[in-house]
Amino acid sequence: MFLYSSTPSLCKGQENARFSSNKLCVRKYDNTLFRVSTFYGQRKLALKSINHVPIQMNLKDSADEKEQIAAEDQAEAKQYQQLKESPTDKAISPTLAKKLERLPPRFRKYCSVLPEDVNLIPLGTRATKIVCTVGPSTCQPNQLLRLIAEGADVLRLNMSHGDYTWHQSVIENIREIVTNSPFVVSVMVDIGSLDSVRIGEFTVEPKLEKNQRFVLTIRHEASYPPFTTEVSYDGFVDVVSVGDLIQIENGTVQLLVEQVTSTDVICKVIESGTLKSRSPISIRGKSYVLHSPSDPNACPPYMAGCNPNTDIEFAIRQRVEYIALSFVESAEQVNNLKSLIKERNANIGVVAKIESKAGLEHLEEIVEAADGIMVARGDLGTAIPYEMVPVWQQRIVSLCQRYKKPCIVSTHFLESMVQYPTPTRAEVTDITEAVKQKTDALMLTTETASGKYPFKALQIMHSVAVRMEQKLKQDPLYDSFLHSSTRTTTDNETVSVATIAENIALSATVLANQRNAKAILVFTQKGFMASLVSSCRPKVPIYAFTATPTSRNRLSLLYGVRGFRIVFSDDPEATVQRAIQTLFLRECLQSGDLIVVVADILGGSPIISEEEIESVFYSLGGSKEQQLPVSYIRRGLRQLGLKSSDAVEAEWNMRDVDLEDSSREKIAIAEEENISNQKLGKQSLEGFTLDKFKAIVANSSEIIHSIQLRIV
Ligand SMILES: Nc1ncnc2c1ncn2[C@@H]1O[C@H](COP(=O)(O)OP(=O)(O)O)[C@@H](O)[C@H]1O
Ligand SMILES: C=C(OP(=O)(O)O)C(=O)O
Repeated sequence: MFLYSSTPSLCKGQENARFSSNKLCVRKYDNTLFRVSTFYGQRKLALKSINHVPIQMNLKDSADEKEQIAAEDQAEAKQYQQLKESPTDKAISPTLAKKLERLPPRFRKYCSVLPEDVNLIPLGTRATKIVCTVGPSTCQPNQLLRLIAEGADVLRLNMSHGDYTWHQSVIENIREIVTNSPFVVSVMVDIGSLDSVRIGEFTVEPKLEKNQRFVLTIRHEASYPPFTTEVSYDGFVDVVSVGDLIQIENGTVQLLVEQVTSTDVICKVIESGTLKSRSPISIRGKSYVLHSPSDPNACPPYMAGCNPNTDIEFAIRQRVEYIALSFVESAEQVNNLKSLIKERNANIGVVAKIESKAGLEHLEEIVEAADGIMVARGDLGTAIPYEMVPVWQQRIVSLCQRYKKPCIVSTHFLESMVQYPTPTRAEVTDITEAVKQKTDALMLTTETASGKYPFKALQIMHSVAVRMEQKLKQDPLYDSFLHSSTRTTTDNETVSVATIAENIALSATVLANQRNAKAILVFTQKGFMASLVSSCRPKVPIYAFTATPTSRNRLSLLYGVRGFRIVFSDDPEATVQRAIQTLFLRECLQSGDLIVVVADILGGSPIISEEEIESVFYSLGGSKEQQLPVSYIRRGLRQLGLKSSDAVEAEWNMRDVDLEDSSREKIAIAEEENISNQKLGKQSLEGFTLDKFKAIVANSSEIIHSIQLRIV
């Protein structure tokens, strides 16, 4: 057992994992508390504790919530009428009260804890999204609320820091904020790779001067002499050789290896700087091979280095919107994680972090496989020469746009603001460059995780991005790229569906831009159509209406999209009217505004021949003997351009069956929790015969894609 003192700035309740191979460590908190944590790599204790972590229930998608939402909407409309008479809660300052007036009345009380100088961002102000990393500077509920209110679109949690208890409590707080406030945010859990070796913990962060000695050791002790730190990988001394260049703090601090003993690596400082606890450490031109494939604990098939029973399972159980995977080197790693997510009946996007040479070599296949990409410039800058980082940033952003996948550019945007309240002019320019490239999102790391000015950094990133976007939109050639042809895929089914959808997205964008519309409204079940419109980078905000919180939250990462949850009514016009009403309430629209609406309308009953129906049924693998599962029946309906009516779905138990569907996800969570799923709706375990398929087709309606130009 070892005793360590904790960093005072860490949040209460945060138990930090720390290096000490196979050893149990005790950490001291606030001079009184002792907490147990364990070695990063092994995570054995953490593995045990995860079993005790209550599963985060995401029951907000439940079918019977329809009624609740309808009631909430009614209450909101009523409160809106009363707005002028009693604008705000009397207890709060007039300045804050004035700001809160912009929010729907039912959320004002909850938001009254915000500080008076809060910078509430009107909806639709900024298209480029901002990802903020949460850490000691921003993890308290009020800090999280402020971050979200001031425009953070995605909150990232880095599993390389903190433990499950801390991460879980942050996620629960974020969920509570989203439920009780009008703000929408996605949670992204960043899975550190064990390929990322880290230095130890410091009570006082050491400042290294040029030419001084610094020792890296694999001895794991209670304390170390000055200018010595442990490394998290015991094989470090075998990988490193005299003459190697070691990079810490994303390469800002550089050490030249002068001597290697059986436990220590003695170095000379080449580039000076201050070291932070648990910073990643790399050796230029070398990579660590951390595990032998025969070690069953170490090397799961879907990613090198991460224990499937810990970080990934934790993220999946928390039903976060995105998992970011570090050091992705192939599409296979992404696909394997996606399969695992699917196996767990979850609906989580996989963001592949590009931060290694191998990642760049397999870039295109990774982009194609992933749901999003992160240009992790910190680690990338240690894997390739500095001057190549901007070149690759541009290439990766463009490639993502070609594949219509969201792209996050990350790290060092406002690094000086970790210490100082104003940015350097070069940093401001770096933000504008990424905005010009029309990347989906920019990411703050240390600035918001442990910096001194997290909210100011967010405000500056916001205002710089908004200013640049305004400038770009004045360019007459802004949307000239829209006239180039769209991408197709090799998968036949996708081609035909995607081509129509892509063309619709394109036309809606051209129409909105040319006619100076106020917004594009998209009705989308899983967010696909909204992502296509987003990829056209329209000049106006995209308001996407979707049925589930999961899809709504996920849209937060996409350029220009703001998601809303709505109950889809059987009458499409009623759904559109509800959406318009919501936008009036949120002051996104005013009477007389021109809008573009992208929606599917249901037409009449189709005239489809028996032969056509049979041919689709057989092409999906069905036969007289072979029945088909419901997901194939849905696919068949899509191929015929149809949507089954609600009555038919109920009659044949077609609801809650699609794995991707969030209501299915809800059943899976309920099952894990041993909650009876009767209330939630049963899935049909029976297969569908050709006769049943024919009956469903007969009771289905034709889907007509529509773009409407409307004055509200
Ligand atoms: N949960 C956390 N607890 C403590 N510190 C954190 C946490 N998350 C981030 N940080 C701090 O912010 C810095 C930048 O965050 P990030 O880029 O996510 O980490 P890293 O570069 O260490 O992988 C980290 O090096 C660490 O000092
Ligand atoms: C975002 C990055 O990754 P991490 O913070 O996990 O080191 C980066 O390297 O830029």
